[in-house]
Amino acid sequence: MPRFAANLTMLFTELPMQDRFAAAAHAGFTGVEILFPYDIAAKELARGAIAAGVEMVLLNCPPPNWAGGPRGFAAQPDQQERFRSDFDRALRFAQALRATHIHVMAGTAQGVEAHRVFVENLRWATERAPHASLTIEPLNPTDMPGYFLNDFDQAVEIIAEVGAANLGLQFDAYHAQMITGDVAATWQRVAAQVRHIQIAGCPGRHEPGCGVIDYPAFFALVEASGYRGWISAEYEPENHTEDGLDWLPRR
Ligand SMILES: O=C(O)C(=O)[C@@H](O)CO
Ligand SMILES: [Mg+2]
Repeated sequence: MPRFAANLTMLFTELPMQDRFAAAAHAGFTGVEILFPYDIAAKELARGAIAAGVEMVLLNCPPPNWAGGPRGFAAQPDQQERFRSDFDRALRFAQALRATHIHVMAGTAQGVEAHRVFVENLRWATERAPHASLTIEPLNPTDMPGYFLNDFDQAVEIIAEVGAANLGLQFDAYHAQMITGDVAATWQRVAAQVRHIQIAGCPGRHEPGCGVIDYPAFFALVEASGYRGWISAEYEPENHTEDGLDWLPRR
Protein backbone atom coordinates (compact mmCIF):
# COMPACT_ATOMS: atom_id res chain seq x y z
CA MET A 1 0.00 0.00 0.00
CA PRO A 2 1.49 3.39 -0.98
CA ARG A 3 1.98 5.93 1.79
CA PHE A 4 -0.25 9.01 1.85
CA ALA A 5 0.88 12.58 2.42
CA ALA A 6 -1.11 15.80 2.87
CA ASN A 7 -0.19 18.93 0.98
CA LEU A 8 -0.24 21.50 3.78
CA THR A 9 -0.36 24.44 1.38
CA MET A 10 -3.81 23.29 0.27
CA LEU A 11 -5.19 21.06 3.07
CA PHE A 12 -5.92 22.06 6.67
CA THR A 13 -5.73 25.74 5.75
CA GLU A 14 -8.34 26.33 8.48
CA LEU A 15 -5.33 26.21 10.82
CA PRO A 16 -2.05 28.13 11.07
CA MET A 17 0.80 26.28 9.29
CA GLN A 18 2.39 25.10 12.53
CA ASP A 19 -0.82 23.31 13.56
CA ARG A 20 -1.37 21.62 10.18
CA PHE A 21 1.28 18.93 10.84
CA ALA A 22 -0.59 17.53 13.84
CA ALA A 23 -3.95 17.81 12.03
CA ALA A 24 -2.57 15.80 9.11
CA ALA A 25 -1.15 13.13 11.44
CA HIS A 26 -4.43 12.93 13.33
CA ALA A 27 -6.32 12.45 10.05
CA GLY A 28 -4.14 9.45 9.14
CA PHE A 29 -1.43 10.96 6.89
CA THR A 30 2.14 9.87 7.60
CA GLY A 31 3.79 12.48 5.34
CA VAL A 32 3.31 16.13 4.40
CA GLU A 33 4.44 18.46 1.64
CA ILE A 34 4.57 22.24 1.47
CA LEU A 35 4.72 23.91 -1.93
CA PHE A 36 6.76 26.97 -0.99
CA PRO A 37 7.84 26.86 2.66
CA TYR A 38 10.24 29.79 2.47
CA ASP A 39 8.20 32.31 4.46
CA ILE A 40 8.72 30.32 7.67
CA ALA A 41 12.06 29.36 9.24
CA ALA A 42 13.06 25.82 8.28
CA LYS A 43 13.84 24.99 11.92
CA GLU A 44 10.32 25.93 12.96
CA LEU A 45 8.80 23.76 10.23
CA ALA A 46 11.08 20.86 11.12
CA ARG A 47 9.95 21.12 14.75
CA GLY A 48 6.30 20.91 13.63
CA ALA A 49 6.92 17.83 11.50
CA ILE A 50 8.97 16.05 14.18
CA ALA A 51 6.47 16.81 16.94
CA ALA A 52 3.62 15.42 14.81
CA GLY A 53 5.64 12.40 13.70
CA VAL A 54 5.16 13.06 9.97
CA GLU A 55 7.78 12.94 7.22
CA MET A 56 8.42 15.93 4.96
CA VAL A 57 7.94 14.55 1.47
CA LEU A 58 8.33 17.45 -0.96
CA LEU A 59 8.90 21.14 -1.43
CA ASN A 60 8.99 23.27 -4.56
CA CYS A 61 11.88 25.21 -5.99
CA PRO A 62 11.98 28.08 -6.91
CA PRO A 63 10.33 30.66 -6.33
CA PRO A 64 10.96 32.11 -2.90
CA ASN A 65 7.36 32.21 -1.71
CA TRP A 66 3.79 31.23 -2.51
CA ALA A 67 2.09 34.62 -2.47
CA GLY A 68 1.93 36.03 -5.96
CA GLY A 69 5.30 34.80 -7.26
CA PRO A 70 5.83 33.08 -10.62
CA ARG A 71 5.60 29.29 -10.71
CA GLY A 72 9.32 28.75 -11.11
CA PHE A 73 11.81 29.91 -13.71
CA ALA A 74 14.12 26.94 -14.39
CA ALA A 75 13.31 27.12 -18.13
CA GLN A 76 13.63 30.90 -18.42
CA PRO A 77 16.79 31.83 -20.34
CA ASP A 78 17.38 35.15 -18.54
CA GLN A 79 17.06 33.71 -15.00
CA GLN A 80 19.87 31.19 -14.71
CA GLU A 81 21.81 33.05 -12.03
CA ARG A 82 18.69 33.49 -9.93
CA PHE A 83 17.79 29.85 -10.46
CA ARG A 84 21.13 28.76 -9.03
CA SER A 85 20.94 30.88 -5.89
CA ASP A 86 17.30 29.94 -5.26
CA PHE A 87 18.06 26.28 -5.82
CA ASP A 88 20.73 26.47 -3.12
CA ARG A 89 18.18 27.95 -0.75
CA ALA A 90 15.72 25.16 -1.56
CA LEU A 91 18.46 22.65 -0.91
CA ARG A 92 19.18 24.14 2.52
CA PHE A 93 15.46 23.93 3.38
CA ALA A 94 15.22 20.39 2.05
CA GLN A 95 18.20 19.33 4.14
CA ALA A 96 16.87 20.99 7.29
CA LEU A 97 13.47 19.39 6.78
CA ARG A 98 14.87 16.06 5.56
CA ALA A 99 12.56 16.40 2.56
CA THR A 100 12.41 13.39 0.25
CA HIS A 101 11.98 15.33 -3.02
CA ILE A 102 12.56 18.81 -4.45
CA HIS A 103 10.19 19.72 -7.29
CA VAL A 104 12.03 21.97 -9.77
CA MET A 105 9.50 24.25 -11.46
CA ALA A 106 10.06 25.29 -15.07
CA GLY A 107 7.99 28.49 -15.13
CA THR A 108 6.39 30.07 -18.17
CA ALA A 109 8.54 29.81 -21.27
CA GLN A 110 8.51 28.26 -24.72
CA GLY A 111 10.75 27.21 -27.56
CA VAL A 112 14.09 25.60 -28.20
CA GLU A 113 16.09 27.95 -26.01
CA ALA A 114 13.80 27.33 -23.01
CA HIS A 115 14.25 23.58 -23.50
CA ARG A 116 18.03 23.97 -23.62
CA VAL A 117 18.12 26.13 -20.50
CA PHE A 118 15.79 23.79 -18.58
CA VAL A 119 18.01 20.79 -19.40
CA GLU A 120 21.16 22.75 -18.50
CA ASN A 121 19.69 23.94 -15.17
CA LEU A 122 18.49 20.44 -14.32
CA ARG A 123 21.93 18.98 -15.11
CA TRP A 124 23.53 21.62 -12.91
CA ALA A 125 21.04 20.97 -10.08
CA THR A 126 21.36 17.18 -10.19
CA GLU A 127 25.14 17.51 -9.99
CA ARG A 128 24.94 20.18 -7.29
CA ALA A 129 22.76 17.92 -5.14
CA PRO A 130 23.70 14.35 -6.01
CA HIS A 131 22.03 12.97 -2.87
CA ALA A 132 18.74 14.82 -3.33
CA SER A 133 15.84 13.45 -5.37
CA LEU A 134 14.66 16.09 -7.87
CA THR A 135 11.36 15.94 -9.76
CA ILE A 136 9.71 17.73 -12.67
CA GLU A 137 5.92 17.87 -13.10
CA PRO A 138 3.82 18.58 -16.21
CA LEU A 139 1.07 21.12 -15.39
CA ASN A 140 -2.06 21.44 -17.52
CA PRO A 141 -2.32 24.55 -19.72
CA THR A 142 -5.86 25.41 -18.60
CA ASP A 143 -4.82 26.04 -14.99
CA MET A 144 -1.27 27.14 -15.80
CA PRO A 145 -1.27 28.90 -19.19
CA GLY A 146 2.16 29.22 -20.74
CA TYR A 147 3.89 26.85 -18.30
CA PHE A 148 6.82 25.30 -20.16
CA LEU A 149 6.38 21.69 -19.01
CA ASN A 150 2.84 20.78 -20.07
CA ASP A 151 3.14 17.27 -21.51
CA PHE A 152 4.15 13.87 -20.11
CA ASP A 153 6.14 12.75 -23.16
CA GLN A 154 8.05 16.04 -23.06
CA ALA A 155 8.87 15.41 -19.38
CA VAL A 156 10.07 11.85 -20.03
CA GLU A 157 12.27 13.10 -22.90
CA ILE A 158 13.79 15.81 -20.72
CA ILE A 159 14.52 13.33 -17.92
CA ALA A 160 16.29 11.06 -20.45
CA GLU A 161 18.23 13.99 -21.92
CA VAL A 162 19.42 15.16 -18.49
CA GLY A 163 20.41 11.57 -17.80
CA ALA A 164 20.81 11.88 -14.03
CA ALA A 165 19.84 9.09 -11.65
CA ASN A 166 18.47 11.62 -9.15
CA LEU A 167 15.91 13.21 -11.51
CA GLY A 168 12.43 11.71 -11.92
CA LEU A 169 8.83 12.45 -12.80
CA GLN A 170 6.21 13.94 -10.50
CA PHE A 171 2.91 12.43 -11.65
CA ASP A 172 -0.05 14.59 -10.68
CA ALA A 173 -3.12 12.54 -11.60
CA TYR A 174 -5.27 15.68 -11.81
CA HIS A 175 -2.95 17.26 -14.38
CA ALA A 176 -2.63 13.92 -16.21
CA GLN A 177 -6.40 13.72 -16.60
CA MET A 178 -6.62 17.36 -17.70
CA ILE A 179 -3.80 16.96 -20.25
CA THR A 180 -4.49 13.51 -21.71
CA GLY A 181 -8.07 12.65 -20.68
CA ASP A 182 -6.91 9.19 -19.51
CA VAL A 183 -4.98 9.04 -16.27
CA ALA A 184 -4.66 5.23 -16.25
CA ALA A 185 -3.20 5.01 -19.77
CA THR A 186 -0.82 7.90 -19.02
CA TRP A 187 0.32 6.17 -15.84
CA GLN A 188 1.03 2.94 -17.78
CA ARG A 189 3.16 4.91 -20.25
CA VAL A 190 5.35 6.75 -17.75
CA ALA A 191 5.21 4.71 -14.51
CA ALA A 192 8.85 3.67 -14.73
CA GLN A 193 9.96 7.33 -14.39
CA VAL A 194 7.66 8.29 -11.52
CA ARG A 195 9.15 9.34 -8.17
CA HIS A 196 6.18 11.10 -6.61
CA ILE A 197 2.39 11.14 -7.11
CA GLN A 198 -0.17 13.85 -6.35
CA ILE A 199 -3.95 13.48 -6.54
CA ALA A 200 -7.15 15.52 -6.77
CA GLY A 201 -10.63 15.07 -8.21
CA CYS A 202 -11.00 16.09 -11.84
CA PRO A 203 -12.58 18.36 -12.94
CA GLY A 204 -12.63 20.90 -10.12
CA ARG A 205 -9.48 19.89 -8.23
CA HIS A 206 -11.43 19.05 -5.09
CA GLU A 207 -11.51 15.81 -3.06
CA PRO A 208 -10.24 12.72 -4.94
CA GLY A 209 -13.66 11.09 -4.39
CA CYS A 210 -15.36 13.50 -6.78
CA GLY A 211 -15.00 13.72 -10.55
CA VAL A 212 -14.14 11.24 -13.28
CA ILE A 213 -10.98 9.62 -11.91
CA ASP A 214 -11.64 6.24 -10.28
CA TYR A 215 -9.14 6.55 -7.44
CA PRO A 216 -9.56 3.06 -5.88
CA ALA A 217 -8.76 1.67 -9.36
CA PHE A 218 -5.86 4.10 -9.77
CA PHE A 219 -4.39 3.15 -6.37
CA ALA A 220 -4.64 -0.54 -7.33
CA LEU A 221 -2.92 0.18 -10.65
CA VAL A 222 -0.14 2.11 -8.93
CA GLU A 223 0.41 -0.65 -6.41
CA ALA A 224 0.42 -3.33 -9.11
CA SER A 225 3.13 -1.35 -10.94
CA GLY A 226 5.41 -1.76 -7.93
CA TYR A 227 5.37 1.95 -7.00
CA ARG A 228 6.52 2.33 -3.40
CA GLY A 229 6.68 6.12 -3.11
CA TRP A 230 4.28 8.66 -1.66
CA ILE A 231 0.82 9.67 -2.86
CA SER A 232 0.14 13.22 -1.85
CA ALA A 233 -3.28 14.84 -1.52
CA GLU A 234 -2.99 18.14 -3.38
CA TYR A 235 -6.50 19.53 -3.75
CA GLU A 236 -8.78 22.34 -2.66
CA PRO A 237 -11.17 20.92 -0.07
CA GLU A 238 -14.82 21.69 -0.89
CA ASN A 239 -15.52 22.45 2.77
CA HIS A 240 -13.68 21.72 6.00
CA THR A 241 -10.66 19.49 5.21
CA GLU A 242 -11.62 16.90 7.85
CA ASP A 243 -15.09 16.48 6.36
CA GLY A 244 -13.75 15.35 2.99
CA LEU A 245 -11.29 12.58 3.84
CA ASP A 246 -13.48 9.55 3.07
CA TRP A 247 -11.32 8.79 0.05
CA LEU A 248 -8.24 8.13 2.23
CA PRO A 249 -7.63 4.36 2.44
CA ARG A 250 -7.24 2.81 5.91
CA ARG A 251 -9.53 5.33 7.61
O1 LIG B 1 0.20 22.72 -9.30
C1 LIG B 1 0.62 21.62 -8.97
O2 LIG B 1 0.05 20.59 -9.29
C2 LIG B 1 1.81 21.48 -8.15
O3 LIG B 1 2.17 20.37 -7.83
C3 LIG B 1 2.56 22.64 -7.65
O4 LIG B 1 3.84 22.24 -7.31
C4 LIG B 1 2.61 23.84 -8.49
O5 LIG B 1 2.62 24.94 -7.67
MG1 LIG C 1 0.86 18.83 -8.48
